[in-house]
Formats: sequence, C-alpha cells, structure tokens
Amino acid sequence: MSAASTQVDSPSAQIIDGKAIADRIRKEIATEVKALQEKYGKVPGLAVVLVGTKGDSATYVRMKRKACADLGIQSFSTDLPGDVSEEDLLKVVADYNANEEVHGILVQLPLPKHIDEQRILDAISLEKDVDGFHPANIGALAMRGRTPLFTSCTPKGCLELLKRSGVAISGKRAVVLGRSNIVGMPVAHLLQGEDATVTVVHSRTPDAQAICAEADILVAAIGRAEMVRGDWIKPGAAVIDVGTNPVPDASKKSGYRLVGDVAFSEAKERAGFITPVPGGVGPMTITMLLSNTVDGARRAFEKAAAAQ
Ligand SMILES: Nc1nc2c(c(=O)[nH]1)N[C@@H](CN(C=O)c1ccc(C(=O)N[C@@H](CCC(=O)O)C(=O)O)cc1)CN2
Repeated sequence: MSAASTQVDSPSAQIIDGKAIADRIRKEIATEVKALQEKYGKVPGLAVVLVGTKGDSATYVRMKRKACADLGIQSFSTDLPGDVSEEDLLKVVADYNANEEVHGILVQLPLPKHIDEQRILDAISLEKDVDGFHPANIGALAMRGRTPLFTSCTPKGCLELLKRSGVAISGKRAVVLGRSNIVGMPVAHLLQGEDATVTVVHSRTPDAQAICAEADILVAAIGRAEMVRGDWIKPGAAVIDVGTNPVPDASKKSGYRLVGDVAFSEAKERAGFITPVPGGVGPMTITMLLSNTVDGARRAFEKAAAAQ
C-alpha cells in the first residue's frame, strides 16, 4: 500500500455559525420582551449614545438601534458631535441614569481622545451598565462566588457560542490571545468561571505560538489580521476568533474585506470548531447587548413591583 493511500485526512472543522445562533437567541429575547410587556405593561428600553461620525461606530450604533426595533425594545438615541465636551456627555449619561424608561445605557466606544473614557463609563449607573464595563461589574466577574449584574457583550457571546455548539469547557486548557478590558480580560475570567485552566497570551508573551498550540479552546482577540496560523492550532481545538481587521480588497465596493485574528482557511483544517469572520462572534455582540437590556429591565420591573 502506498504512503498516499494510507494517509488519513483530518476532517475540516465544524463552522460555528454565529449569525444563525444569534438569530435563534434574538427570537428567545423577543418572546421575553412580550412576556415582560404582558406581565408589567412596560417594555425594556436601551439608550445608545454616539459621539462623532466615525464610520464603524456609526454602523454599529445603527445596527443596535435597528435590533431594538426588531425585538420590541424601546430605543433612545443621542448623537453628539465629535468635539462635544466631557461635561456635556456626562450630562447625557446622568439624564439617562434618571430616566425610568431606560434600563440600559451604552456609550459607543472608542470615544474621541479629549474625553476620559473611564470617567464616562464610571458615570453609568451600575444597574444600567449593559456593556458590563463598570469597574464594579468587572470586579464581580473576577471574584469567585460573585455574579456581576451585567457581563460584557462580546465575551458573553463567545461563551454562548461555545456552549450552544456543545464544546466542553470544564477541565479544558483555554488560551486567550489578547488582554483588552473589552474582550481578553473578561473572557479569561468567564472561562475560568466555567472551570477551564486559562492562560492569557499578549504582545509581550514569548513564544505565543507554543502556548496557543496547547489550547483546547483558543480565543483570539489581539486585533492583528491572521496572526494565528494553522500550525498554532491544536488538532480538534475550538477556535473563537474575535478579530475584525479590515484588509484592502479592490474587488469589494468598500475597498476592503474583514478578516479575523486567525488565518481561517489554514486553521479550519486542524480545529474541531471554528468561528468565521464575519458571521461568527460579531453578530453575538449586539445580541448579548439586547439580552443584557432585557435582564436589566426585568430586575427593574421586579423591584418596582415589590416596592408597591
Ligand atoms: N460600547 C461598546 N463599544 C464597542 C463595543 C461594545 O461591545 N460596546 N464593541 C465593538 C464594536 N461592536 C459593537 O459595538 C460590534 C462589532 C462587530 C459587530 C458585528 O456584527 N460584526 C459583523 C461584521 C459587520 C460588518 O460587516 O462590518 C461580523 O463580525 O460578522 C457588531 C458590533 C467596539 N465598540
């Protein structure tokens, strides 16, 4: 028998269809919104604040507002000029904090350089922090035995994709590539909370490839186009690609296409599960925002009912 005929091809990975999973969850959320309306006569409300006109941010905000409309969530919108003062932005946040019809407040990031992002995020009421970026929510996420009021949307979406795809987490070796406050750090805490053994790899980690190659679950959130090559992947691993990096593509009307932090075509030949870009983690981010808004509204409605 020739060598060629005895070779066993490694099967291609199961593609985790984030769009399909997000659509299913959105249907569940729409049902919950209806149930809340029937029980309390009120609907959840989400305030989305956009500063400036930066292309991506404006697109994401539009998507968030449309998603609210699709699911019966009341949407509150404030669009501010890029040179708005920090004090004026704080005033908008304070008004939404005081508005009883608003159960979630989201300030689209990044903010212009002249605004202290931390000061703005800290000003959002803990009970309306649907982004889960308030230090008290992050702190609770990091502590054993504590549950944050809200978990940040992209990390929550990553975990949801793993769970709904039947990927076991407990006892597995998880590697998170990237340590941002928005994704890397919270996703590492979430995986640890599910009893994975977690390593965070970042820009100063020597031999990132060798560490990634030990991962049963690899979450790539470093923001570098196709940094993770096929030979970084442990055969059979679950690969969650959070990267959305624009690369020039003259064949596209926009002049670019999006690629992840993982070289998809190489990685899918070794991984057991893998998310595509686009259509993987991205659609889950907004879906988890809607889910957090409904959670916030439910808590507010229950509290108001108990106080009567
Ligand atoms: N306040 C916040 N700001 C930002 C967050 C956040 O969670 N809260 N996350 C990102 C951007 N973001 C949401 O705001 C976001 C990113 C990507 C997607 C998405 O659906 N991506 C699609 C591709 C869309 C496209 O073609 O452009 C995909 O990956 O399939 C949604 C939301 C930064 N700011």
